[in-house]
Amino acid sequence: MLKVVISGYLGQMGQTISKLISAREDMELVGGIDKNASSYNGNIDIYENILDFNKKCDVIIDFSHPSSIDNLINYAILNNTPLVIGTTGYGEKEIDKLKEASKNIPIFYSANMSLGINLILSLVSKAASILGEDFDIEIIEKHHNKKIDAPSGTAYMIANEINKVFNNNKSYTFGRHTKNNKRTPDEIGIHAIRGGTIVGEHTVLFAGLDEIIEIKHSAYSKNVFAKGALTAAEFIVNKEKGLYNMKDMINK
Ligand SMILES: NC(=O)C1=CN([C@@H]2O[C@H](COP(=O)(O)OP(=O)(O)OC[C@H]3O[C@@H](n4cnc5c(N)ncnc54)[C@H](OP(=O)(O)O)[C@@H]3O)[C@@H](O)[C@H]2O)C=CC1
Ligand SMILES: O=C(O)C1=N[C@H](C(=O)O)C[C@H](O)C1
Repeated sequence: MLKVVISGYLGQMGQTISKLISAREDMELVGGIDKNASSYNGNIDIYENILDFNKKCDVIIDFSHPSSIDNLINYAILNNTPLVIGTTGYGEKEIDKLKEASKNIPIFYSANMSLGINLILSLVSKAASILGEDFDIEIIEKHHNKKIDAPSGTAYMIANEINKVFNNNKSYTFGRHTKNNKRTPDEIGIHAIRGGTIVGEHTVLFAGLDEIIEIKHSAYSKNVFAKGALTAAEFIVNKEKGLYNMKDMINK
């Protein structure tokens, strides 16, 4: 029985993951961590801070906010507990913290836990290498109106994957407001739209002379991310220290 703690338990992803765990016989939710723990009156042990959690757990799944990273890493290293992190909105500093911590513990990090987006990563990489410099690349992401970070972690992940094909020579242009000049070929445009309950859409546009290619992924339910997170939890518990992502899991 895999004993799981969910960080960000009271949030949308925390609740979705919790429901999937209750339906499984090989996993048990042994605790939740959330900033709003004091407002909770259900029957799960929940704490504001992971450092107050003092039972045994095999893995922590985090879908919360970048501000929780230090406590998570401190707890995980102290207790030798693997981490699955789906939180987005990290800057370079936080990514460096994950890399450093992964010298001590196994950490699985992906800004998108769906299988489909990970196929998209291969497809955009292939498209960029075939289409080359002659096509302008724009990424458009759409999410619900509760999302805090913009652009999405997935949009960055897609842009970074494309940029690798061009030896990281492309710069990122976020929206075009106030930019009263022509687009240059060395840009990847990234645009964020927020509204209603859109679960998550990512479109990559390759616009060339008289032809356009669009590669698009739409998530219709948060279950696709939650399922991926649970598969990642099963994957990471038996791993050596290190930083893992969806490619490692899919190609295992
Ligand atoms: N990798 C992936 O596949 C996916 C990633 N995500 C990412 O996961 C994260 C959570 O998404 P979602 O569930 O929609 O967001 P929610 O805001 O619904 O949930 C986050 C929860 O964490 C709480 N929280 C905030 N800061 C802390 C903290 N420092 N310690 C503990 N709890 C905290 C929030 O409280 P409060 O509301 O008061 O701030 C909230 O209850 C986001 O970064 C999102 O982009 C989402 C879906 C898929
Ligand atoms: O906040 C969300 O909801 C999502 N966030 C992730 C991101 O920022 O890429 C992944 C997914 O699209 C849903």
